[in-house]
Amino acid sequence: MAQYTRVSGSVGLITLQSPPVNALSAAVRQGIVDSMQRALSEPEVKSVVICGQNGIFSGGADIKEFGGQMSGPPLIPMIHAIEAASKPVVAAIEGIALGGGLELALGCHYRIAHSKARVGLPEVTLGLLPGAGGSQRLPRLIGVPAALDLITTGRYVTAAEALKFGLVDQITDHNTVNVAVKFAQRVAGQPLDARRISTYPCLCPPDVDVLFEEVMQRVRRTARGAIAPIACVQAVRAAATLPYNQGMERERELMATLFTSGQTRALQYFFFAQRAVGRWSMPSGARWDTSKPRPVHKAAVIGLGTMGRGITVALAQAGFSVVAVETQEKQLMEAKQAISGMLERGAKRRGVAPALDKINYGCNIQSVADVDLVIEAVFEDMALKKKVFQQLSAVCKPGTFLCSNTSGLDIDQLACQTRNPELVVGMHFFAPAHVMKLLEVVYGPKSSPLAVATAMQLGKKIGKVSVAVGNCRGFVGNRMLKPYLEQALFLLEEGATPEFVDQVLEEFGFAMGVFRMSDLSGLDVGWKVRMADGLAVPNPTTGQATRLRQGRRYSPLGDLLCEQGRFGQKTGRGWYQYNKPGSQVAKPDPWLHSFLDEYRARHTLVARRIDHQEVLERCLYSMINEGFRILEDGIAAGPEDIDVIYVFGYSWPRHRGGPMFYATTVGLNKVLERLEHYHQAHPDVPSLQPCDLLRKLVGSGSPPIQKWREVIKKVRSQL
Ligand SMILES: C/C=C(\C)C(=O)SCCNC(=O)CCNC(=O)[C@H](O)C(C)(C)COP(=O)(O)OP(=O)(O)OC[C@H]1O[C@@H](n2cnc3c(N)ncnc32)[C@H](O)[C@@H]1OP(=O)(O)O
Repeated sequence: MAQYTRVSGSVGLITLQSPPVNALSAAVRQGIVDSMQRALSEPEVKSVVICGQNGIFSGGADIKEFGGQMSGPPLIPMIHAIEAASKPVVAAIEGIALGGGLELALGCHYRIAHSKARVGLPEVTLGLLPGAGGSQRLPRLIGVPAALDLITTGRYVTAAEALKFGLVDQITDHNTVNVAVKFAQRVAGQPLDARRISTYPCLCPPDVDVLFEEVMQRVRRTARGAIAPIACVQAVRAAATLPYNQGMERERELMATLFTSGQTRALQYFFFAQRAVGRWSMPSGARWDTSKPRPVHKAAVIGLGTMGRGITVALAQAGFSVVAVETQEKQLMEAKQAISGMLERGAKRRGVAPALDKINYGCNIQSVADVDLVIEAVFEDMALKKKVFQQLSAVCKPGTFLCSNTSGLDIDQLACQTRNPELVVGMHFFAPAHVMKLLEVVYGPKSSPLAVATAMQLGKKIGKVSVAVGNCRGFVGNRMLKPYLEQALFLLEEGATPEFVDQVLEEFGFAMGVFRMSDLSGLDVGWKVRMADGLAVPNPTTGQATRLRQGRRYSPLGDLLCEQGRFGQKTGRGWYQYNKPGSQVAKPDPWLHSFLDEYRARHTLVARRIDHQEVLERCLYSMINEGFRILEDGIAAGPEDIDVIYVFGYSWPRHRGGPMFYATTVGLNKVLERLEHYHQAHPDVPSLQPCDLLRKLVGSGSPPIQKWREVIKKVRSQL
């Protein structure tokens, strides 16, 4: 709703009231319309101020209302009526003015912002465009190039930047509403014609066509199939080339297309999924709202390889004191230099001082004695990690949380090495750890809610999207990657090429196909794991047995490449060839094609034509199937956890919502039917056998994803 009061005798004050972010719900819109009518009809009122309660102007349209029956006054005519008002209307912007919130402010005749306020049009991130006149008013106010930047990226700007653009008229460090009221008194009675943005000509640079072409090309390149950024460019182009009313008509048409697209539904789901993962729970019943974290002031990182360096930078940049330990003197010096460089570059980008003094380096594990939390980031070797955990347990003060950055080893085994296994959790960062947003917080059977809450809060403080997951081989992300990689290899055996498989996955929206990604991560990483598991055996006997290991189909293709020293980008050869070791430009490799031909001939495999659909279905549905198993096993509490992990950690295209949401868009019955089909064709591939939970969901009528938790609860209670 909105509250109307009269202040200072002659100013009508409209306060938006819809906690927590004053979203423009039907009730708020109705409140604004009613309040404006009152303000315009009261002769004592000479001007109007619009503000939001609790120091927040507005977070924009109420996303919860999207997709439902539209009720209450629509936004566009409401904003038009404000702009057309005969008395000056001033927006008092505190906190945030985003999306429809900023569009409302653009309909006002003046905008006063607090110096700490941030404004932006993030609709593109929800698969939409600023469809309440924002795409037409913003370019008229701040010019086409700046408007294109804000609208196509959805980025927020500070009040200072907004002032520079001319987006706001004044900024203040004082009480914004008081300043706005005084301002409104001053401008009462002044002519308003020059204050109505919709009447402004659109400021275009002379080479505007070239600009639109360049922006469109960039947007198409980076959108990975998302349609909203393209529609945003088209809408701004309409502002630049058409009179206002026709531009609004174009905005409406483009919006109608976006609004009914699956992409906006996926992105809206993902918006709420990101928030849902913060409300974590454990199978024991422990939850985010009943488990208090303990403050962490000083942390330590053990092992300063690529991951340890990134973690150290992330902690120091967030203001934590860090003890960074590397036992080899030479490696320690190299790491120190690398970390300082990373901090300096990051600080330069953000215009702040580098946090070099936050880090103390040492080559002795004793130096972590007084820290509150340790993150172990040594090599992925269980024996080594166990030794480190034993040492940490002996050295650290009582109550220190001991965390491992393992990407999939058993957290419980590490916990067992310590005096206080309840203080042990996994903190699985993704490379580069100071850049990638994802953190898997892994609880073992002995981990306490206190340890999980503390790791989750630390993750938040260092800017990560943290997802709490259970302990199993590979946790959530890498466990689901296994069947995906496996299917990709089987497809090569059956006739596909790495470049074809990658092309299909990249067209789907992944930043990189599975083979390019493997080349980047290094093929030797998985090879070592498979050797430790007894799967990769050097020079096995030829024949059928090599493709059937531990009772299931196995492809040794990756192992054979590693045996040739082809580890991917770092060696200049892998699934692709590169100009030199370390180069990132992948080129198809004729050697690999001959190698695949010979391999197939050796195993009497006949290459067949594999189409796009089969690549997608086998790679993605096997991965999704594993996701259902993870839910069934209670490793992830809900589908949102899996989807957030895949979007932030594995470059799953956000506009497809994540693998579990994608399954709902395909139709759970279709996913089930295709898995059954492929499992029948490949009975020796267990990952293609449909999971019981998937069958149960289909059996209960494929409920919407928001209802899965109820079905999962029922399934688990029957176990
Ligand atoms: C056409 C389309 C038009 C005209 C639009 O306006 S589309 C909406 C454009 N606005 C946005 O995209 C802003 C979305 N919100 C945010 O970016 C952030 O929530 C925030 C910056 C406003 C606040 O961030 P923060 O302080 O970290 O808090 P949370 O993100 O956790 O949010 C708190 C709860 O508020 C809910 N919320 C936030 N914005 C909206 C909204 N626009 N509509 C409905 N609900 C919103 C959010 O979901 C949180 O609630 P819970 O999910 O935790 O219950």
